[in-house]
Amino acid sequence: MAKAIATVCLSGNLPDKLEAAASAGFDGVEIFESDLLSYSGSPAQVRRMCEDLGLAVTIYQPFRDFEAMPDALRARNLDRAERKFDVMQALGTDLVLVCSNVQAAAIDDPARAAADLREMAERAARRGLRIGYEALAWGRHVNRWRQAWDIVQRADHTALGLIVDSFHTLSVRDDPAGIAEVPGGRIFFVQLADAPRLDMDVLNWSRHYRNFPGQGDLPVAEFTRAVLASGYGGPLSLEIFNDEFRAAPARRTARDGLRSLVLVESEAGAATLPPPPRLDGFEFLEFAVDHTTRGLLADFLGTLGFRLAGRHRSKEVELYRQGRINLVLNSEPDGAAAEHFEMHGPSVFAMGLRVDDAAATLQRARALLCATWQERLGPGERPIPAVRAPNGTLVYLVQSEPGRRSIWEDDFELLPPFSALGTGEPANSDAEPELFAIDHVAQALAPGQMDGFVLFYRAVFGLEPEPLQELPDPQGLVRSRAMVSREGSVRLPLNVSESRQTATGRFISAIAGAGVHHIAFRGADAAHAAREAAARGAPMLAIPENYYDDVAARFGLDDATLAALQAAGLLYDRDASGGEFRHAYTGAFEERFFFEIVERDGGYRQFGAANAGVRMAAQARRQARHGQGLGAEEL
Ligand SMILES: O=C(O)c1ccc(O)c(O)c1
Ligand SMILES: [Mg+2]
Repeated sequence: MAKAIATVCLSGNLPDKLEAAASAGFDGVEIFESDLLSYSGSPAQVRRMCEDLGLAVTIYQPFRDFEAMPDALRARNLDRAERKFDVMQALGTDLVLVCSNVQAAAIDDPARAAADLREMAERAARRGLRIGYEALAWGRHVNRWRQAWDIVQRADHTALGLIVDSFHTLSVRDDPAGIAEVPGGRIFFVQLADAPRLDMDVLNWSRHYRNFPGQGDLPVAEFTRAVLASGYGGPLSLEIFNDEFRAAPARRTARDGLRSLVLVESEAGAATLPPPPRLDGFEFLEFAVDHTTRGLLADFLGTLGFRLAGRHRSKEVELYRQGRINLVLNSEPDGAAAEHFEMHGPSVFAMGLRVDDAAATLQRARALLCATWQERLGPGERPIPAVRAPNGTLVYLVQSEPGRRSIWEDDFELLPPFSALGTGEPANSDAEPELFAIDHVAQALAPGQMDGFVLFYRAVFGLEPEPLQELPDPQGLVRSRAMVSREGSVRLPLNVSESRQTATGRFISAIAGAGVHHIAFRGADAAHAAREAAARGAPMLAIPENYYDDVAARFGLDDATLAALQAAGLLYDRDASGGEFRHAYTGAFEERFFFEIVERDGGYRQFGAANAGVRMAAQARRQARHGQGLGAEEL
């Protein structure tokens, strides 16, 4: 189906918006009146610009407060309409959106509204133009799509049709199913918007918090399915009022917008995409380092029980391993890692996910407008395709093939005892590794990036967002939302903070952008793993006495349990069904990312959000001491 976007979704002046829409690949735009009024070029120039960019002007909007006004205002409103018809003709569009009247003076009379709209449609028809009528959720008397449809039917004019907007229907929990019964030709235009569920008045919710389909909590795919069942064959158009979108780079927003439409179209059954992959956890994380930081990071990982397991056959790349955890340290002087290191310093630049079908996932990613990547190969090396995440880091698609050698055997010279293991199965010198899997990988994002990352992981990998958490850092609030795969093997918390002084904000400054902020490793016995790590010199975060008083009171822990937690420096959480979480954090590597040791018992699925405040305060204390040139010992 044709895809359009309203200029109000995008930042910049009108030419910026149009160029962004065209560069993303939209077929058309909704010209918002305020964008035209504040632009210095004529409507005819806007029309030429759109023609040059290959964009159709699908609609001009909005025309407000027209129908069912007292007699004195009726003639003036019809005059006003004629003036806008002139603008439409100069713009080269035949359709205008009339949104339902919000004025206190509006008369509660559908017959009157129908008569007025009929007169407007009659005048439009004389010029070959059409009117679409949309119910705003906060319209004075008309605020449901069914009321608008009733009025359109009463007016009974071929130049008057219905416009539906998913936000106005879904925000007020109105049922979209009936839209399927409207003859498709009578629906003149369809606008799509999602939004997070917020407990606030619908007008402010609509004007500030809408987002693209797939970024919020509304059933936009179900709405779209009903619309398509009507036989509607016009464009699907995005209409997002969002404070962050107004400030974000227009091209990025436009690309996300088109990605959301491709996704919702497939979810509604109107187009087919290869399915999202079945995921089986993280196969590896790869760090971009230079020689110096490679040594420092290797030492840090050593304190957590990782050991050098192999060296790449043709590149300056080392593999560190424990259990099923593979950590790759890449100091190859050219290639994607070096490029990343130049820009960001030592940081995670790629993650490998185990997928059931790498080729299908790659195809899905491309259909969803994602850039893909293939690293240069040495002789005999295995090609592993990758998708670029919104911050430019790579997500490698690792397809395990039973009976085939692992990627590690193909590309690495493995060292004993790891070389003895054929298939990349749990491999350590100990039978029982302290840490056996990557539990979750948390990323810090700059303000305004959350929605784009949520959409990327949801669309390409089928991850689902968990509810938003608000975490108190001593220097500001951190908002956190975890993207989790259905079977729970891939967990990606995403953190955003407006403040530059929070742990999240400091990270963004340190690496000049969004990236992996912390990596959690799972073990069967977190207390043992944390104690061993500390004994090997890992810089574990100190937890205040007050925390243990509180946790004992909150969960009614017995003395022995409490003492065991405290001795290992563990934090503790328990969910409603008795699932337990024990975890401990290291200080940051080079003031950047840090590690976490976690133990999950009894089906615990979250991340210990209740303890985030204590963790961030401990990090802030450590940071302050470092700022004063004091070492960890003085903490
Ligand atoms: O917020 C508004 O006024 C407004 C205007 C036009 C629309 O199509 C809409 O959905 C909302
Ligand atoms: Mg609308």
